[in-house]
Parts: sequence; C-alpha cells; structure tokens
Amino acid sequence: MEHQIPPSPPHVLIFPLPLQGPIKCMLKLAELLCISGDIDVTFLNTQHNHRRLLQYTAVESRFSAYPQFRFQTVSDGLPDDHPRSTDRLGDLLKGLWTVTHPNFKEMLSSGSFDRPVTCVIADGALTFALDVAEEVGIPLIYFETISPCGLWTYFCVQKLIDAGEIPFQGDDLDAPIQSVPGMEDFLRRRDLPSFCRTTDLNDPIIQLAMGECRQVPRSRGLILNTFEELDRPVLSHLRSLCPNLYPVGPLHTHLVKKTRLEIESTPPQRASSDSLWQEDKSCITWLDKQPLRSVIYISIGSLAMMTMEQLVEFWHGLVNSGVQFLWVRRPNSIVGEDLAGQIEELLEATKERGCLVSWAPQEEVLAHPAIGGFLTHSGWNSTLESLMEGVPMVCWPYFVDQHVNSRFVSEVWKIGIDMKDTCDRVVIEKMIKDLMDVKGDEFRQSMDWLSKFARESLSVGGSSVCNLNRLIEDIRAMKV
Ligand SMILES: O=c1ccn([C@@H]2O[C@H](COP(=O)(O)OP(=O)(O)O[C@H]3O[C@H](CO)[C@@H](O)[C@H](O)[C@H]3O)[C@@H](O)[C@H]2O)c(=O)[nH]1
Repeated sequence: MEHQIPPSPPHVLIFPLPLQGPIKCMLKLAELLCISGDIDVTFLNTQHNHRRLLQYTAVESRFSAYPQFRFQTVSDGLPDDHPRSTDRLGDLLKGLWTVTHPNFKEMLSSGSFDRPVTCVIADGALTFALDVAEEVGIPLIYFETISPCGLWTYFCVQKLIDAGEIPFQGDDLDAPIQSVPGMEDFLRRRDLPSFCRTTDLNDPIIQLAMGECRQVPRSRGLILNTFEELDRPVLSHLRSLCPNLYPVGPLHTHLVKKTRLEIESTPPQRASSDSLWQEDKSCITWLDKQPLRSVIYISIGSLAMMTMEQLVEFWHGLVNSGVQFLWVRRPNSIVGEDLAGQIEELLEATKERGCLVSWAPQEEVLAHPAIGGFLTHSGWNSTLESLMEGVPMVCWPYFVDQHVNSRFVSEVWKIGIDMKDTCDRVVIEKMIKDLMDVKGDEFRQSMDWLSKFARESLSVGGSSVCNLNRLIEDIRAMKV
C-alpha cells in the first residue's frame, strides 16, 4: 500500500522594516496568522532589533504558544553600538540595501529556512524584496504600515512633479494642492509628505517613496492597517492601482485568543508590548492618582526628534497651560544639548505637575481614564491607538506620512488639532487649553462614531475580519 506524504503547510516569511512601528504591526499580523492554525510563520528581524525585543518584551514566551512560529535574524549592516537614530537613517538604508538585501536573497534562494517559504509578506519600503521573491519564484504580498492617506499621496508624487506642483515654486506653504485626487478641497503644500519639500528630486527619500510606488502594484496584494469605514475614499483610489487590498486594521485592537496556559500564567493585560525600549510602568501608578481626563500625554514616537529650543518652547507652553502632563523623552530624541541646563531648571520647577519617562506603555497610557489629550507626532500607529481609545489629539508631525495624517485628523475625521510647522510657547499653550477645555468633547464624539465602526469591522462578519480571512485563504492557496 502506498503511503501518502502529508502536504506541508503554507509557510509565510514576514519581513518588517527594522523600525518600531512596522515591527509592532507585523508581529500582530504574525500572531493572527498563527491563530489561523495551519500556517507556519517565520518572522525575519534584524539581529539588532531582535536582541532589543528579547531584552524588553515577553515576545518569546508569548509566541511559544505557537509551535509553528519561528524568529529568524538577518544583519542590518551596522555595528551594534550604532545609534540608528533618525539623523542617521541614511546609514540604516545603506545597510539594508548593501548588506540585508544580498543576505535576504541568499537566505531565500538557498532554502536556509527550516521549511520551504510559500509566501513573503514584506514592508512596502523594502523594494528589493519583490525582485528577490520574483527571482526565486515565491509570491510576495506587501504591507504598508503607514497611513493609507499618506500612501495615496506617495502614489501621486509623479503626478505632482508632472503638474509642476513639486518642487514648490515660492515659499507659500499654504498654497492649495490640486494633483492628489480626492484631497483637492483641503490639502495644502504643508500637508504633503515631508520629503515633498525638497528642491532636489534626486533626494534619496523621495526616490525611495517613488520606487515603493512602482513596486507595490506589481505584488500579489497590499495589506493596510486600517478599516474600510475610516478610509473608504482613499481606499477606492488605492484600489485603482492595487486592486487586491487587504485593509485588516486597526491591528492592535484585534482580539488574540489566549491559550489556557497563557491565561493561567499571566495576569490579564490590555495590550501585548512589542517595544524596542524598556517601558517605564511607573507612569501608570502616577496616572492612577490623577483626576479623570486631566492629563495630556506627550510622545513623538520612535523616530521623530526635536531640538533643545523646541523642547524649551513645548515645556513653557505646557507649564503655562496649567495642564498636568505625562511626557515621553525617548533616548536620542533631542538635537543639540547646549540648553540642557535650562531644561533641568524647568524640570525641577514643574516636577509636581508632570511625569517624565523615557518610554511608556503607550496603549495602556492611552486607555487610562486620567488621559484627556495626546500631543503626538501623528505616526500612524499612534493615531489609530488614540482614535480607538477616544483620546483627542494635538498633532505636531515630524516627517513622511505624518504631515498628511495630521491634516486628516483635523479636517477629515475632526478628532484633533493640527499644529504642524509651529513650535511657539503661546500657540502650544492655546492649543493644549483648546483641546483639554473647549474642543475635547466634540472630538470625542467623532471618535466614538469612528471607533464604533472600527469595532464592527473587527467583529464576526466585519470588513477587517473578512479581509483577514481572505488574506489567510489566499496564503493557503499559494501553497506549493
Ligand atoms: O513611549 C512610547 C512611545 C511609542 N510607543 C509605541 O510605538 C509605536 C510608534 O508608532 P508610530 O506612532 O506609528 O510612530 P513611529 O514610531 O514614528 O512610526 C513610523 O512608522 C509608522 C508606520 O508604522 C509611520 O506612520 C510613522 O510616520 C513612522 O515614523 C506605537 O505603537 C506606540 O504605541 C510606545 O509603546 N511607547
């Protein structure tokens, strides 16, 4: 009698851009794929980030619940003590293209994974991943963890150049933009992705964004961290170029079924932490002592930086507003240390009013009843996390998609105030007071409405769940 060899399960290789936001989203997706039961998953992290994840999170024990899951690492080409800060992002990009790219190619073509890879899910910015996957004949799906509204403006960069709208002629940043379909009524020059402010169209970041837009439509599909009801018009524009979209978000809110072992061995937790920095939980104890909606949370995410002068303006604005604050001052996030003395004086004078940490458990913070507002850099993950917890925002975007996101927050979704291109203590004071005392309720109402749609999209039969199920089915069908 002939023995049938059981078919091997589909095996997805997940390859994030080695940055906090993308890693967090893709780990969540990895977990959801593992839960589907019959898909093997390998998560390809850079060695540097993997070491940090192991150091600061319980990711290893969390994923030990899934026997079909593996971590694998690859070099990012930089020495371990390199700061990998935003002002040195060029080094990271160079390392990715000159070292990670050939290593990835070697890994995929020589079969260095313990099971054959049947599908690659890579970050949209890793443009080389599609060429490699095509060469070795493995289907690839891209995942753009930036906002869909930001991504749509990336897709329109060539159109903006052809229409003469970029590089900007003259210095009026309030001039309206006409070459981004669907955004003609509210988009100004200052709301375009930060790289559009360049006068040199050969700038590596604008070239990277344009390269991304050439590659993404050639892939098998595009995963987005949003839900249909939030981004319907933008998604319909994106579908004209990438017909196979999977809007599966907001990813951080998807329920993960816990195994019994996990439930028994860990106290109930709101969110799984996938931080690349040590979370300082003392801020939660501090928040527990503050009145309802009395605190503004300030964080500029994992990449944005500010100068000492800007920090001083923020501090004065905050203190003058009289609002209690929880401020994340991430290591390596300040440019120029010459005003350090002034900061220490300010700190001393205001320590009764605020709590300062170097990295916070952000999802837990935003869910805390004492939080009444969020002064944010408008990274896409922070925006979704704030929206889902009903926390209105003052937006101070730093770069890439954040300039578009903050415009959508204020003009389209009406859930916050856009403070881009301003860093003046008087304006900061006014915006914080407006957010906390005047407009907060109105913004919270819009957010209630949007987060209700989000929860529906994540329930049985909801759009994000259906899109996730379709993604899982498509991955199963790619089995070789
Ligand atoms: O003290 C902190 C600060 C942040 N976070 C988390 O870090 C993530 C930060 O992500 P995001 O808000 O998207 O900001 P960036 O880290 O700046 O993200 C990059 O990647 C995003 C897409 O993934 C883009 O939208 C951004 O523009 C880009 O800068 C969020 O999940 C936060 O919850 C913490 O846990 N603790």
